[in-house]
Amino acid sequence: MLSETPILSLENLSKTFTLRPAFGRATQVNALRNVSLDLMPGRALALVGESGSGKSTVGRMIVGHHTPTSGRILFEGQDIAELTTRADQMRYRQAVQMVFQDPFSALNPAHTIRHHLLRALSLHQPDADPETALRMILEDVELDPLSTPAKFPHELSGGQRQRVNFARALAVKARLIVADEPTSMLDVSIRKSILGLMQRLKDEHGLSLLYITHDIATAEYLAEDTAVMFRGQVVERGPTAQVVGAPQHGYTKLLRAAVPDPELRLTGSDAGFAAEARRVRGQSAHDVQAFREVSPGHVIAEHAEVAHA
Ligand SMILES: Nc1ncnc2c1ncn2[C@@H]1O[C@H](COP(=O)(O)OP(=O)(O)OP(=O)(O)O)[C@@H](O)[C@H]1O
Repeated sequence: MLSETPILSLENLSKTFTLRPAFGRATQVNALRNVSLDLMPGRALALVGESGSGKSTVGRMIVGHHTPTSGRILFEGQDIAELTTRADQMRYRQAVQMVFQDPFSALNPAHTIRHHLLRALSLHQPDADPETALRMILEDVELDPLSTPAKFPHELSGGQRQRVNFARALAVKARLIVADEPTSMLDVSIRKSILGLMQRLKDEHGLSLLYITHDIATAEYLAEDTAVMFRGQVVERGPTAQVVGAPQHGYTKLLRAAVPDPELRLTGSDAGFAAEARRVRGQSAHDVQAFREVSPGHVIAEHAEVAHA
């Protein structure tokens, strides 16, 4: 098992954005700093962090929306920057699908669900009987196969739309789904059912999942492994039971206490704790110099003394 090739490896991935305001000087944002992660086939990796930590930049780079400033992305051991033929690039784009926070964003409001899914099926499963495949896929994502196909995206609830997005990933026979905050725009009452759906897709279809979230508690529902990011760096990673259940890095402990930002949440008698939270955040922003293994497969970052964010 341990010798298995990861379906996805990120190797020292960095991304610097240059912001060029209409007036004034260009500034640079180090959105990612030397991020290295492995995702094993058929497993889920939760990528957790507060807003601005760089999670979405990781997801968008994997699906090719951004190119790395440095570092490599390997899919089944192959550097995706070296996929030069159009056929190889198409295969990668089909195998790796992204599900976004806004379930509307990837659906065309002018087309029915049947249109969306049949189009994906005809391109990627040309030998399948389209009506049978459509029905099976809708059942797989727990949507009514009789009433759903004729509907337009606006006639579905947010949760149902998100299910259509997962159905589309199944239709193109995706092997890895990058789900970027897939439940955060949905009603609290249905968030758990979408996590349950992802769990089933992983277990029954052998899909691999990169689950991007700001909510560390939800990692436990779904992900065997968890990586915590802060200011563009991974600060802790390992089995979810350890990272979430017994965090060892100061920043992960803050996240577990649901107080990643002391400025926003702590006042009055909590002021002592707020000061400690500020200290941990300041220290955690420094460059990661090394990772220390605290239990098998569970590592935490050791930071430089001087900030260089
Ligand atoms: N296209 C871009 N141009 C310039 N800066 C960007 C761009 N995309 C992201 N950034 C910056 O990179 C940093 C990381 O952003 P990113 O969206 O990856 O974080 P995040 O953890 O996903 O946060 P959120 O949950 O708010 O999306 C932020 O400082 C952000 O402002």
